[in-house]
Amino acid sequence: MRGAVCPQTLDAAIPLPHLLFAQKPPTTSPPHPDAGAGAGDGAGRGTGLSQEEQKRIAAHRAVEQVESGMVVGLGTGSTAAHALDRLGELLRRGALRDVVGIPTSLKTAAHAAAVGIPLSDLDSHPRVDLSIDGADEVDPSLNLVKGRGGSLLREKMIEAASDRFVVIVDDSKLVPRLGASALAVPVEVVPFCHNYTLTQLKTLLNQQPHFSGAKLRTAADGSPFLTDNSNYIIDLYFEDGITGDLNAISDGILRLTGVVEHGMFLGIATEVIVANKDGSVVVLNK
Ligand SMILES: O=C[C@H](O)[C@H](O)[C@H](O)COP(=O)(O)O
Repeated sequence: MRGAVCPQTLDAAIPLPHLLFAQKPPTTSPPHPDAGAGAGDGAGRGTGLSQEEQKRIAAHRAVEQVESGMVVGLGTGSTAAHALDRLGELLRRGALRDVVGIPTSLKTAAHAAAVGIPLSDLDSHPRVDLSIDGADEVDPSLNLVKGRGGSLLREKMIEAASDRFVVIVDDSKLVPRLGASALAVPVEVVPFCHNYTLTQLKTLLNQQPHFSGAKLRTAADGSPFLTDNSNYIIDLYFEDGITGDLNAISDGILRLTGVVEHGMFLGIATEVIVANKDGSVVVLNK
């Protein structure tokens, strides 16, 4: 379907181009009562909700899909944190029982334990019923960029092992192409000779028309940022997003020996829950 239209033309004309490409029709829910009546944009939509509130709304909607007895992949980041809080609350109230969480980071494991979610791992639970996680970018085909928090490897392992992967985002995460936010597309690399790997990545991606650079991620003190797996992150940047065959680009990156994994999640998400500023929710299905 995508080949028949010019995405750039559509982007200019349609505020949510994602609605054109999702394989099933999106479902929508009405604006949230707290969204601020009267603060609308002229199209009947309020503008009163903070981004944090949007994240909470998307997260709570996703947690509605959790059933007692499920094995649930627990995402990482500020949006997923709302899902952890909600899941913990439902377990404490007895509304859900016998849920096992598979955390995608050490931080998520600590948070989940603090709110009372029993934890396990993929070794003990290799099949996950449902994962819930945020994303940094979502493209019209429900491909994602993840890992700006550094958790991409464990996230991808767990989310790819899930029967369903529900992504929760506020509408600022929607992009016409991966990389189009001009923010980082992360790649996890082994520390050994990471400058060599960085050069290899640059050489590979110089073929990309919009590639604008690659940089080792650093912590606040200037030392290399360390993932939960004691690896480094190299952040890739694109001025206007990644063009061409994403799977071929993914394969090219993964063929570089020092690369462990990258933050493009291609074809893994089964559903994306988008919370808008007016509190309405759009559900995009694969
Ligand atoms: O490594 C971080 C994860 O991929 C997050 O899911 C992603 O960065 C989105 O995080 P947030 O919900 O805080 O925007």
